Amino acid sequence: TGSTRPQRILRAVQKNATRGDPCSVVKAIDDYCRHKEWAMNVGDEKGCIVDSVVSEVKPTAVLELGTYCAYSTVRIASLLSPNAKLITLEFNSDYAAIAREVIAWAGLQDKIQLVEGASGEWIPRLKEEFGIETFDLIFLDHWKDRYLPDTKLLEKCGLLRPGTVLLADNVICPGTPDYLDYVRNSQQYKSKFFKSHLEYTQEEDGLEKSVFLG
Ligand SMILES: O=C(NCCCOCn1ccc2cnccc21)c1cc(-c2ccc(F)cc2)cc(O)c1O
Ligand SMILES: [Mg+2]
Repeated sequence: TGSTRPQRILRAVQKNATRGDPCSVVKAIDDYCRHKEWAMNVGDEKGCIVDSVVSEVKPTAVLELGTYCAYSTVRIASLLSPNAKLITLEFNSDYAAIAREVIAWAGLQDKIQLVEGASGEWIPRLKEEFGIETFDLIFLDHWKDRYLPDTKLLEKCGLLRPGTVLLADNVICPGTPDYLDYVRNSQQYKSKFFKSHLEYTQEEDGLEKSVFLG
């Protein structure tokens, strides 16, 4: 049996990136997925928008929903301050295993906590299991039909504070219409759309940045 796409992405990182150099890991994945085979990383174009939001928010507590091969995990964590932490949640254990190797290659294992499981099960446990009060930044990049229910669950669990930023990938492609409708029409959020393209393609996509107002 052949290798999987995540395994081939990890191999490209180990071949082309320098251990302990997160930027070279990000570049190795982008080069592979642009020139060899597409994969659902946030990618370089939308990645620059993610970078600018992270740099503006300067978060010390970050939650990522959807790790995949840890491309955005590494990209975000590389911008965090020394005491900041990122928790990333991945449902698929094969993806999680590859992600751990990519995170280790980048040398970011001390900043990143990878949790395997479903958002609906884990969000209610984050405060107790990880001593989290509230998150400063949440990156939504998991099942598109879970963005809205999980946002409501995060509210219910008291994991948002006035000023918490939700940054959502793929709000155009594949699309998250119910989530967009909610954050754009709720009095509890100030929302802004960043037009971009689906990773490594010319297809329309974008990120939605929504500030929780409390
Ligand atoms: O599907 C996508 N991502 C989600 C993966 C599963 O996530 C499952 N998952 C991860 C944690 C987690 C926690 N709880 C439940 C489910 C949980 C995704 C898909 C596309 C895409 C765009 C066009 C296409 F033609 C085909 C695919 C692009 C993206 O950027 C994406 O992010
Ligand atoms: Mg995505």
